[in-house]
Amino acid sequence: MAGGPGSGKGTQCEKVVAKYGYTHLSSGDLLRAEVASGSERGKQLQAIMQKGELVPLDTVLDMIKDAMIAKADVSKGYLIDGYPREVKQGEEFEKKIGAPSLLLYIDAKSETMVSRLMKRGETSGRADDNEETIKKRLDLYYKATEPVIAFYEGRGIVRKINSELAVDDVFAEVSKAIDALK
Ligand SMILES: Nc1ncnc2c1ncn2[C@H]1C[C@H](O)[C@@H](COP(=O)(O)OP(=O)(O)O)O1
Ligand SMILES: [Mg+2]
Repeated sequence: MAGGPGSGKGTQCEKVVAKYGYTHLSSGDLLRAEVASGSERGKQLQAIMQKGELVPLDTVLDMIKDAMIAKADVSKGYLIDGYPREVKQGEEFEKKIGAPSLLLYIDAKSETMVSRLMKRGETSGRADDNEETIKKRLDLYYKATEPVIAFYEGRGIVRKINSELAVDDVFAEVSKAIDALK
């Protein structure tokens, strides 16, 4: 699942997991868990994330791979949230793990994303939900992540979802795209 910060990926992923039972992997959550552990690697990651930058490619990919392997026995499939963030990450993912079967592109306007993130920031406790970092994350999204969508469009696996709608209406579109896989 791809989309800008605050587009609603986390919200939709939670609903997909509840309905389809896929294993949910959020690169952001994995990284934040590492930060919370207080490890040396976590401290370095926190500094990068606080600036709104992307953490090194191999770090994220290794964390995703480890998490996938840990669930390999019981998983009905994997739902990856917020990765790849740049085309190179997508290429590395295919080399080390495999090709995805569907890219759900959760699309919202930048004003919508900013206002959702500002609101989320009131309660999320996330160091990157502040006005300055939000701006940087959006810039980076348009520069680095949007090309990822074009990359997968070339493979015919992108389904664009209008995330300006209410959560349940967005989810109806998401469900349709997943059901079409079967
Ligand atoms: N369709 C929708 N309508 C209104 N608010 C939404 C929404 N989808 C998500 N939100 C809210 C929930 C969060 O407070 C905020 C960001 O959503 P999120 O799921 O955390 O986004 P992401 O994981 O893409 O950064 O917006
Ligand atoms: Mg999220």
